[in-house]
Amino acid sequence: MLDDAMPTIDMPAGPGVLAAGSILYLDGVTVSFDGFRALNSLSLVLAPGELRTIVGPNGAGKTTMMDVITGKTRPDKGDVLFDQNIDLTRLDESAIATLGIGRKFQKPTVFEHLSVFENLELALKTNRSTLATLFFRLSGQQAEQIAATLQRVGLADKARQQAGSLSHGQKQWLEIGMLLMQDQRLLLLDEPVAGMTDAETEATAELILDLARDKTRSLVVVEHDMEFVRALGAKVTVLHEGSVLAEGSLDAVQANPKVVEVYLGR
Ligand SMILES: Nc1ncnc2c1ncn2[C@@H]1O[C@H](COP(=O)(O)OP(=O)(O)OP(=O)(O)O)[C@@H](O)[C@H]1O
Repeated sequence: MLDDAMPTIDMPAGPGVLAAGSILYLDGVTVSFDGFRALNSLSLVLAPGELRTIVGPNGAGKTTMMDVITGKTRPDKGDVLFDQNIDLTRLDESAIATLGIGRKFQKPTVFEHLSVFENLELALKTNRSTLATLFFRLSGQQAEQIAATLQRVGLADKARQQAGSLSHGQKQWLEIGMLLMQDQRLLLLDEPVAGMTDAETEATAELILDLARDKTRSLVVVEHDMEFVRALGAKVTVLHEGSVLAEGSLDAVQANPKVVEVYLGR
């Protein structure tokens, strides 16, 4: 019973309240394929500037979650909000990309016949309208941005090299560089170190940590490689059967009996 003398506060209702201060807010997100729930009331909140790793066994729903965020898949139910109040479920893939959400798929998709520099130049252009692209001239500032990005992703000495001749790891870095050219506010990286050598994996962890230090963008990294997840040292979200099973430091989730059962019980 409420005490009559106690002052009451009118709380505004709706997802906007809980999403306050977040860059990405998923709540109760469900996706079904022919009755099978790939996502089952999934909830996840990401703070601006946060680096988050997502792990989970095959089929846990990691890719489907990325598909929902980027507008490739529409959820049956649930809230998907960007920057507190932009409803991503109402936008198509290109509108979502324009908002500043970039995705890197597991397989590198660079333009193999173009040079490393030209790939980054193209990434700048695709940020613009078609008309502006036709008359595109690289300004001094943009050339500097490309140079800084080349440096950052460790490809400064490969600027004139054909992208097709790069190693697998270097192609992945180039693609991350292409996302950086577009000033994305949220980067989704799907298994960035799959197929990399140990040295490339270490360099990628350093690159991601360097990007996270800016605090100007948030990063979501989906990864199976636990050593790499440990190197990132970020909060870990464990997905299982389309929902969050556990969340916390890597040590905490690895010690969680539910997580142990899901990973070892297979
Ligand atoms: N288009 C689709 N049609 C039917 N089922 C699908 C479709 N996409 C995904 N699924 C199913 O949904 C479940 C979740 O798949 P998802 O690819 O999101 O998992 P994942 O965690 O990314 O797995 P992995 O680590 O193997 O990439 C799987 O059982 C998958 O078979």
